[in-house]
This record gives sequence, structure tokens and C-alpha cells, in this order.
Amino acid sequence: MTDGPALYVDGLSVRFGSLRAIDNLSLLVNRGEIRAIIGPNGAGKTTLLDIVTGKTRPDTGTVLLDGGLDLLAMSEPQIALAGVGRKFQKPSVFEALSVRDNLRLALRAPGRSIFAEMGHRLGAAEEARAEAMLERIGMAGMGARRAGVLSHGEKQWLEIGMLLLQEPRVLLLDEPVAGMSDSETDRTAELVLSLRAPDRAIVVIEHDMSFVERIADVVTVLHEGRTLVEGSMARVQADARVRDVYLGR
Ligand SMILES: Nc1ncnc2c1ncn2[C@@H]1O[C@H](COP(=O)(O)OP(=O)(O)OP(=O)(O)O)[C@@H](O)[C@H]1O
Repeated sequence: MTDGPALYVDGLSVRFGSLRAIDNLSLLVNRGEIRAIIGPNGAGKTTLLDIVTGKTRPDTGTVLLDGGLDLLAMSEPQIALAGVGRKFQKPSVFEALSVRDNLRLALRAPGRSIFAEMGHRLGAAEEARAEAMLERIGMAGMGARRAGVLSHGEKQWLEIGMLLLQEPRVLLLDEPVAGMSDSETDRTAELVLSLRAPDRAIVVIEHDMSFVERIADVVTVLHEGRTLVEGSMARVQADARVRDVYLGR
């Protein structure tokens, strides 16, 4: 299915007890776009990603992938297989394995266990894909290094590489530069910009505004589970309401 926006969210609401974490939210992200979602703590950013990936079920609303695939009717693994890739804030690579083996694992057949996979030889084409990904994430020459000894930034790039090998149509990144040095943040901005593709949408939650300014085509400001403002970074920064609830703090 290739028609329609990459991600279509309409009338979405979820309550936790009396708290409306997401409140009648509508959002549309096009293919080829890099979207940033910003907003104060508790605005509902992570909850939105949890709903899109099937981790949290909303009370009402619609979430469609590529204009037609009903994500709310699917399980978490089905959503991942349909092309929604998510990177959590903390890196979660296999620390005891080499960088190259981490990438190889990302190419494993869905459902096959890691142990079965370790004894399985990848084909030449898959080995070549893993090698090309090393280059793409700026880690050529580091394939034999144990992932556990990588810097925080390197672990994040490796995990992004692992996600990319699954060819996501929607890539969700939760605070990718949290805890990074300035130079790591710069490299991450370049990497994210290089991931833009005509058939892929990238959604980034981030509090680092200079990073957001560099990467985002459109910025959505969430506040109390709703969209407060949406538009270019310049428009968002100039908005008095955004300064009130978030940027001016
Ligand atoms: N499983 C849950 N049970 C109860 N309350 C929850 C649950 N998940 C989130 N919340 C609440 O919902 C609100 C939205 O949380 P969410 O984590 O989505 O915000 P956020 O915008 O991602 O914030 P942050 O920038 O701090 O990560 C918060 O008040 C949070 O405490």
C-alpha cells in the first residue's frame, strides 16, 4: 500500500484514570518528511509513540499507516513487521556481541530466535547489506568491536543502523540526542538528515531545540495531549503560546 500519508492519526484519545494523556489528537505525517514533536514533560509525546507502535491502546481514534493499514487492529509485532520502526531513548544493542553481529541480528528472519540465528550463516547479499550499513552509520572499521565498549553516541548510531536494516516506512526516534556530546549531536543530525527517503517518514521526539531546528521540516508542539501549534521551527519559536508553555521556561 503506497497511497495516502505515511502516518494518519485522527481523533485519538487515551485516558489514564482521570488524566487525558492524548486528547482528541489529529496528526498527519507525509512520506519523505522529517517531523519533530516537541512539548513539555507530560505533553503526551511518548504516549503517542506507544499508541502508534501498539504498546498502548487508545480509547478512541484512528491510526493508519500509508493511508490504509489500521494499526489499532494490529499487535506490536505485526506493526513492526508492517514497517514501523522505533528507537527508544536508551540504546538497546547486544553489548556482548560485536558491532557487525548486532547488524547481522537485525537481518534475522522474524520469529527466529537469537540463538538459532547465531548458528545461521547469512547469505552474501545480507553480509553485504550489514557491511554497507556499517559505512552508512559512520562506523566502517568498527565492525569487530564489542558493542559494550562503544560510546553512547556510537551505540545510538548502531541501533539506528539495526532499525534501518528492517527498512521501516515510518521511523520513530525518541530523544535520539539525549546525553550526547555536541559533536555526537552534530553527527546524529547529519545521519538523520541522510535517512530522509521518498517512501519513508521520520518522526523525532526531542528536547534539544538546535537539533530540531536542523532536522525538522515540520514541528508539532504537543501540550496536554493536543496540538498547540504546528509549522516551521521559525513559526513555532515565534508563537507566544509555545513560549508560555515550553520554550520560554
Ligand atoms: N501507563 C501510564 N499510566 C498512567 N499514566 C501514564 C502512563 N503513561 C503515561 N502517563 C501519563 O500521561 C502523561 C503523558 O506522558 P508522556 O510520557 O506521554 O509525556 P511526554 O510528553 O512523553 O513527556 P516527557 O517529555 O517527560 O517524556 C503524563 O502525565 C504521564 O504521567
